[in-house]
Amino acid sequence: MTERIVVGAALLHDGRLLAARRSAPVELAGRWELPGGKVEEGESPESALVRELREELGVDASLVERIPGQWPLRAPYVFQVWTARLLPGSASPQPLEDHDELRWLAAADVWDVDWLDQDVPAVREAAARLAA
Ligand SMILES: Nc1nc2c([nH]c(=O)n2[C@H]2C[C@H](O)[C@@H](COP(=O)(O)OP(=O)(O)OP(=O)(O)O)O2)c(=O)[nH]1
Repeated sequence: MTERIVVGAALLHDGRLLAARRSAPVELAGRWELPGGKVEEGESPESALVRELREELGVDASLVERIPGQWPLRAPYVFQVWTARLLPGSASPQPLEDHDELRWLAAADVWDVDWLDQDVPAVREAAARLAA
């Protein structure tokens, strides 16, 4: 089966990482993730991620760097993650779609939320950037 990419953002601001709590589907609802979504046909992963951040959170963000590696999700999806920052003048993130709560986590608090199991390796990498 052809691999399909889900992109996620480690959105960093004032030394904190944004976590988003999923509101759907039922098997993922209540668990925390990095905001993002599926790359559409003909779209680059980077532009998909900027689009998803605008749609889901209402923010204007720029990607900083790809976190090396990719992590398996439910087949055929794999998860790729970029660090990202809010552009000057961007609105603050709001849970507009897919999420019912957002939380900015300092390095010491990153493991306070119930991340999706499959996100844990990516979050560990993102958290290392936060502490750096
Ligand atoms: N966005 C996101 N999705 C994740 C993460 N971890 C994880 O397992 N997933 C799964 C959940 C979904 O099955 C899939 C991404 O779907 P999505 O619902 O966010 O994608 P989308 O916005 O493009 O929505 P749609 O086209 O399915 O309506 O990847 C994560 O950290 N972020």
